[in-house]
Amino acid sequence: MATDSWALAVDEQEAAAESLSNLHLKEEKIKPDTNGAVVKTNANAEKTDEEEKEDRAAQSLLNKLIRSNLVDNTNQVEVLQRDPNSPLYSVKSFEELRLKPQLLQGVYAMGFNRPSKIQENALPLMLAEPPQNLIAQSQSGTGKTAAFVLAMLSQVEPANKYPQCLCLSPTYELALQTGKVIEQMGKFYPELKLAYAVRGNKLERGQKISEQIVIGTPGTVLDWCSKLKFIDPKKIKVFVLDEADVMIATQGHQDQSIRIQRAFPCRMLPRNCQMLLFSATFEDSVWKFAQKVVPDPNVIKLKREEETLDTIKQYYVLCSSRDEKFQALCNLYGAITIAQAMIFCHTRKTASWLAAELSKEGHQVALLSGEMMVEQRAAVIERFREGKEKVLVTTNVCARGIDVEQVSVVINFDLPVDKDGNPDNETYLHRIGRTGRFGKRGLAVNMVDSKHSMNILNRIQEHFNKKIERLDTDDLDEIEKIAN
Ligand SMILES: Nc1ncnc2c1ncn2[C@@H]1O[C@H](COP(=O)(O)OP(=O)(O)OP(=O)(O)O)[C@@H](O)[C@H]1O
Repeated sequence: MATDSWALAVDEQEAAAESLSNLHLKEEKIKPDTNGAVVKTNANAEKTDEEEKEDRAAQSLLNKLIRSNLVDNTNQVEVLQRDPNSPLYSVKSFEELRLKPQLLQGVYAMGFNRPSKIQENALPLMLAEPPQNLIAQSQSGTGKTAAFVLAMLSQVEPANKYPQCLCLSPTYELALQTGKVIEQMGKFYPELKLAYAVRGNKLERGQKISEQIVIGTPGTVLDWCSKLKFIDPKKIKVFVLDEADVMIATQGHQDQSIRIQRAFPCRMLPRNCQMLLFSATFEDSVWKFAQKVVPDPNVIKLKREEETLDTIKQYYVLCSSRDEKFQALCNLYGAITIAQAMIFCHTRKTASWLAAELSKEGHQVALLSGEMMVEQRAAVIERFREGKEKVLVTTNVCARGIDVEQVSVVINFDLPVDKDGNPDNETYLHRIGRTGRFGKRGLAVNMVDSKHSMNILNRIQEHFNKKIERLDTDDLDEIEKIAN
């Protein structure tokens, strides 16, 4: 694959920088000190995790930056074929797909030996003749990007110098990540080029582009297809809408994506253009959107492995103030740092305070919170994964999707509550589900500092119907017991 088209124009880089700084959220960035501990806070630290939860594009980018291999899963797959009589089957090897030799070479060069679960089921459908439309849902890190990139590269004809595949991404940075996968997988196609339809990438009006694959954000893609006419939609063979859940959480993109798809029905997009939509989650809004965008779809859903509390021993510690909680944590510290621990706080402010206090006590801790730049967060997670810090203080930003296998202790410095102050059972499960994975034993300690939080704890206990035992952190024998 030619590399010149990958170089970004200067104004495009500026747009990226601008866009990135939006992702970074705050003007004042916090920096880990040499120990990875972070001590600085800013006015925005008051904000709760609600905002962090909403920042799905940042979370998705973070997942991509920290994930170097496939998420291991033994999940159930549900495949709904448009035509149940068609002989579409699942494959166990890439050879069975009869890929073009350069593409198979590309797949192996990436180190892929066999298809992932979603790829096993989606690839035969996507590579069928005639091309099939597909809506696919599978958790982050299960190989969706690689799957649709393979589908685009199978259909593209590099000798034809015009756009044939169009891929929509929610943000510039996510488009860039997908671009990297296309670059790697397509590296044995010397003629293949990729164009980024992103804000700031200005072309001459009326110019037609020669790159065979266009990847971009909805607004710019829409302009390139309709107003500016850089792309001739009649020639598009594959249309991919990636990260549909992030797309619709990002204001405006839902409409634009539908408009792009609807712009084609002015019969600009050929009837046989293959439509592919991918999402990590499938709440109602995503499903409705998917059905609007993809006509006559085949549907593949991969159910996430249920997290259970069966292998996790749960305790609570009774305190009367935040300082007492801190003292209790210090008493426990030796016991919890036998392995690795994650400590969850409700706000960024508390997380920063706690990390600073623990550092003052001489403990080496890392802090991860939503106000850090995505790249900084990825670096902190990487260090923690490598065991450079044994304790990670965080907010809900880290509660989902991040697998740190060696974590065996989770401390809820603050119990998880929703915006109305009610117990957030789902977050509790996600937080303490970080430990006790793959049948290993885990330990969760909940800090209670008021009648209200005791009430929350009782409701969580009732919800999961699992006993949470009291732990006296002044009693050394008890601490020794849990450590063992
Ligand atoms: N068949 C495979 N064998 C080995 N590794 C794979 C395979 N398919 C994908 N991977 C790797 O697994 C990681 C996750 O894959 P990918 O990015 O395609 O997942 P995803 O489902 O698109 O994730 P997200 O929802 O975050 O976009 C990547 O590092 C990718 O290179």
